[in-house]
Amino acid sequence: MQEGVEAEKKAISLLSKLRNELQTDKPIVPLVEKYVDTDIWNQYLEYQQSLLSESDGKPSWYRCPWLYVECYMYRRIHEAIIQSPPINDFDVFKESKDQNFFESQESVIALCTHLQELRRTIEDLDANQLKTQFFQLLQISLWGNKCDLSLSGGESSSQKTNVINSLEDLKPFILVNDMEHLWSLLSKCKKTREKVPIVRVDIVLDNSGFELITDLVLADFLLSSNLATEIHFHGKSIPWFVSDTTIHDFNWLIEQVKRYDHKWMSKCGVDWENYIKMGRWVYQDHMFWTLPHEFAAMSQVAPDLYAELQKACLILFKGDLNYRKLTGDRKWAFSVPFHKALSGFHPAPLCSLRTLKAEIQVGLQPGQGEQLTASEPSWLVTGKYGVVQFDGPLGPSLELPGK
Ligand SMILES: O=P(O)(O)OC[C@@]1(O)O[C@H](CO)[C@@H](O)[C@@H]1O
Ligand SMILES: [Mn+2]
Repeated sequence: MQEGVEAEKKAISLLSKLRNELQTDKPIVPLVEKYVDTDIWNQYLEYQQSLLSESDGKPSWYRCPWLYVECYMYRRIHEAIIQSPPINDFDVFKESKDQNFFESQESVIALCTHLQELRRTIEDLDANQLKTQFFQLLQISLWGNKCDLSLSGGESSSQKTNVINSLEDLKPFILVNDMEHLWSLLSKCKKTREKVPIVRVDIVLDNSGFELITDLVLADFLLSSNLATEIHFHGKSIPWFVSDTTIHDFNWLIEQVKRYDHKWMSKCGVDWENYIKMGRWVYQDHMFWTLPHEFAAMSQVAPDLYAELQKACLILFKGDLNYRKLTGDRKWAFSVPFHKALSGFHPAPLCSLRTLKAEIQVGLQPGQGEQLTASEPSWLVTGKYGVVQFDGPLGPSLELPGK
């Protein structure tokens, strides 16, 4: 007991030191606690230093790129916790993540019921009907990304209405809509199943709670419709950007769904657990996802992860932070092609499902971004708009890469 109180005090004092460093623009300091990624973080700091000229002094909170310092802040929060045993396993964001799930209960029930009804008739659907259902679940997963907790400063950001009924109204807010490409790609993979029996879709997860439910529903549909045979989920290995999914969140959520006193919801939970047992759903984590590097650096920094992603037929990247890392968080012109902004990151055909919460967007029509800025200055950061943005070859009979 006493030991716990001391640990708490220590963590709190380390966290207030961190807050003070941030508020007063102190130099970024190396991580001290030995951990799997400590050396890589410290090398990255040296790299940031090398970008500055002699007269610039040391990299500090306000002078370093936002993507770097924001990631560094979450890594330092983690450092404060691992330096404070016995609470070194504590997830400071767990409570708010769980609350997000409980507050979204109604929508979760609606989604699980929708999925189970769909599954009952799925065999009888023709290709067009299947496509319509696929598009619906993609959009649900896209708008599920509105529910992150870092944007709301940890305040409640749950889903309270039945999102299925809102899809048509939300359509005008999808600025880039490449759903047809995803359908073409997966249909093509399905046709070549005799030669390549495994069709793997990887989902690079973002937030736990309601968003994760929308991702699992989509993943279930991909298996049930035979559009994929295997789904690999990629989560975070440490608490990250408040609401991001860790293995504990993933398992906890499936357990909650399974135990819930609702026929269709618990059926989902049971099915999902079985997918995991059968190896049709695989959860993976890798420290790269909680490093500050943009994804263009993945093949150098984490070649094993890059090789893993290359096994996918399609990779779905959920959320805003993943988009920032896909595009290097640079100030690209709005009309720069997505392919170009990826700066050589092409492990497999990929698609970003992201609501806009940071000042970056590429692949728009000429003038589209400027028009939005004129009519709605905050369009980039409120989460009101979204993209389903694809990059990758579609095969000889379809389109060429370069989108
Ligand atoms: O990746 P998510 O969950 O969609 O959004 C996270 C995020 O919007 O929160 C931060 C704002 O506090 C941004 O830096 C970051 O991109
Ligand atoms: Mn997030």
